[in-house]
Amino acid sequence: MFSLNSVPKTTTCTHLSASPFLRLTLGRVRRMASEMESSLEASFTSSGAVSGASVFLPPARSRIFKIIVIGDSNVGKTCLTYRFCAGRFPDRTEATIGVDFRERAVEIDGERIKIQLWDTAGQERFRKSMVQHYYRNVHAVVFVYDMTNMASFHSLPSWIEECKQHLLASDIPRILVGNKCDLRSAIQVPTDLAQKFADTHSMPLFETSAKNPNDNDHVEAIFMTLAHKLKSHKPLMLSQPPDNGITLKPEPKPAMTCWC
Ligand SMILES: Nc1nc2c(ncn2[C@@H]2O[C@H](COP(=O)(O)OP(=O)(O)OP(=O)(O)O)[C@@H](O)[C@H]2O)c(=O)[nH]1
Repeated sequence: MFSLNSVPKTTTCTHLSASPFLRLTLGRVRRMASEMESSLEASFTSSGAVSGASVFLPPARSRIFKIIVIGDSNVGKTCLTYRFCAGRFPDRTEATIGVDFRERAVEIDGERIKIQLWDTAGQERFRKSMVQHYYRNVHAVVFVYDMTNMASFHSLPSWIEECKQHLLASDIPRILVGNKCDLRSAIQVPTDLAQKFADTHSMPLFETSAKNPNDNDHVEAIFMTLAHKLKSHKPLMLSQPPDNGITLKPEPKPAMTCWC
């Protein structure tokens, strides 16, 4: 069971969890992932991300951006998501089972947006039955490696391959994050090597530390940059027909999204 200092490795999403210190079975985690997906779809319905239909909208709800965080076990996915959503480094973590959800509401250009981070399990045995939930309705992907662990860097192609297999659209924003840059004397992955890899895969590279917020790229800045990019995609726009219904029209998509 969790001590009060440990990170709840099960959901931290307030509207789904009765107790943040609840230990969940994989089955329950799967059910919750489905609920999260439904709530995501509902949110986008009310905020405009549905094409074609003419609907009456409930009171305005925030747009939600679903961002999945993937990479080997122990690279610091939980700590990075916790740093962004809770504003601090967790005192203790445990291996993620299935997926954890963390959410933070931010305001960008006057619009309230919920950034929903899906902290996925790095260990194969804790993720295989959940994978399809991770990738459903995803808006952005964060690949994480541990700068002090070359093996975690070498695993990146297989994480990228997994994304491809789940048919993520090629214009879905992806970023590469090297974590634990505070451990200077233990760094194994040189920046130029990581940058080459990032360039090859057309992703921006950030080197950071979930532990020390003053090191290199700030975790806060990384996720906020991503949120700004997502917002600027403006996937759909609303127009108001005379009968007070709302017609949702897709906005023309740009031919390609540049993340460099
Ligand atoms: N020094 C340092 N340690 C970190 C940093 N981020 C995470 N850690 C440590 O790395 C270990 C693993 O962190 P987690 O966030 O649980 O890793 P994870 O990628 O979520 O692992 P799984 O849940 O198994 O996939 C923990 O002991 C953290 O305290 C960092 O920026 N600096």
